[in-house]
Amino acid sequence: MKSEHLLDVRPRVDAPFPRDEAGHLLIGGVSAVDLVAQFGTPLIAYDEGLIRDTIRAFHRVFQEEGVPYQISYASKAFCTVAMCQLAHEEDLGIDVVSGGELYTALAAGVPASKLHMHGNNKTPEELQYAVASGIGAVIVDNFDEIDLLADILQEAGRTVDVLVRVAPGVEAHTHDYISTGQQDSKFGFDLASHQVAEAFSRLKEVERARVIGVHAHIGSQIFDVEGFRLLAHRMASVYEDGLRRFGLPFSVLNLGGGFGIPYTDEDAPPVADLVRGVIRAAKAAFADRGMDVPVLWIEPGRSIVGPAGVTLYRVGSRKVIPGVRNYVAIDGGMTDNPRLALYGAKYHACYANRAADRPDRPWSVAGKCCESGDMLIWDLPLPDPEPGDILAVLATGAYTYAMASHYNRIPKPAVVFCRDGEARLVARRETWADVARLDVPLR
Ligand SMILES: Cc1ncc(COP(=O)(O)O)c(C=O)c1O
Ligand SMILES: N[C@@H](CCCC[NH3+])C(=O)O
Repeated sequence: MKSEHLLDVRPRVDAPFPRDEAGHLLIGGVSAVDLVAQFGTPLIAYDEGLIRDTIRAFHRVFQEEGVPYQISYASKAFCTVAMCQLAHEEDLGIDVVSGGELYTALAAGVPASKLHMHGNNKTPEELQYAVASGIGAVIVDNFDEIDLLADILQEAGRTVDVLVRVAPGVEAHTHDYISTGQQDSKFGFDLASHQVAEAFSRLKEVERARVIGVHAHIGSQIFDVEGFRLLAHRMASVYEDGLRRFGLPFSVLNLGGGFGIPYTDEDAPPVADLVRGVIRAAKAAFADRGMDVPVLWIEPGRSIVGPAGVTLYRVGSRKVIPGVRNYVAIDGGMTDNPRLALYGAKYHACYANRAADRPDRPWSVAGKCCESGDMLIWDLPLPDPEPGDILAVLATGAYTYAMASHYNRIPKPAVVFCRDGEARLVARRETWADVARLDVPLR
């Protein structure tokens, strides 16, 4: 069966969902009802073809724009061995921010040289692990890290490529918690107070650190190219300073990730257009200085996996409060998707076992945790539910499984990749025993 991408229908709440003759939602050409019969609920199902197509579109844009580049997948968005393998197969580097993400990418067989590591408080163990594995680059975030890295490199007798993370003072129009480029941020060297220049001069003294360039990331879920334009101009100036005034062996400018995706009815440009806008902004910023654009790195996460993921839940109970609200409860919630609780995120949904049905009235989708804030959706027009219906929450591929918790000792869902009518399990469902496996009994 040919797969029809969910991306094309999601932004329009009234658009038809891809479905088979029985009216069952299709994900990568696989019936969601069959998926649930085989793998249970909750289940995160990815349209693998859509992930690959998105990555290929990004490569195409860079090639069309004719700039040297590297795209890395920000694995924080969804980090499993299979996803790292897919990213590697599609010629992406991988951005990791912890020992656990580094371990996963290496376990996936991705060469360490294709990885780079972020983090505002990398532990000595994480930095040692990164250096010992031969990581492609460390993005140095603060002065304490410079000292720590210098010691670790000395002790290991190794050399590493380094990018300097800059806090550029660029405000992104997004939720406060996912905005990172503003001056008042825990990430990076503050540009306004000359910390970046100080970092350049200190790093120059670290013999085993080869400072190949600079990095900045203004935030996540951004639609507007304007912030990137300002960023590109600031960073071109920082780059020129490092190269010319400090004589650092620069060749890389990393402008981060953050490209926004539609969750419901946002007016989102196609993400490849946003990437093109960023590339053009970088070209213009360097042209203004009479310089060629360096090797341009980006590190998107959400835009690669977000639209391709669908979470399938089983409806259990309902509560109708006359004149107040209608609740439908599913067998997951904030433990597999904390994004409404954290950021007020909005989602679109349908019943996968009857994807053609028209909405009857607004329903609010509640999780099963012992917490009133455990909600996935408020007041979405949906068909009246029945226990046993399969609720499909769309665009849940990024920062869901990755942020899942064991609150109320709820196990994490299983994950499947679906492509051309075939489904592959890529993460097993946790069991109750898995959840208790690290406990040490008193006797
Ligand atoms: C440094 C850095 N790079 C890349 C990303 C990926 O962002 P996104 O998933 O929005 O593309 C993030 C997350 O915001 C980040 O903090
Ligand atoms: N976790 C956030 C994105 C954080 C991006 C990482 N810097 C979200 O779900 O939107």
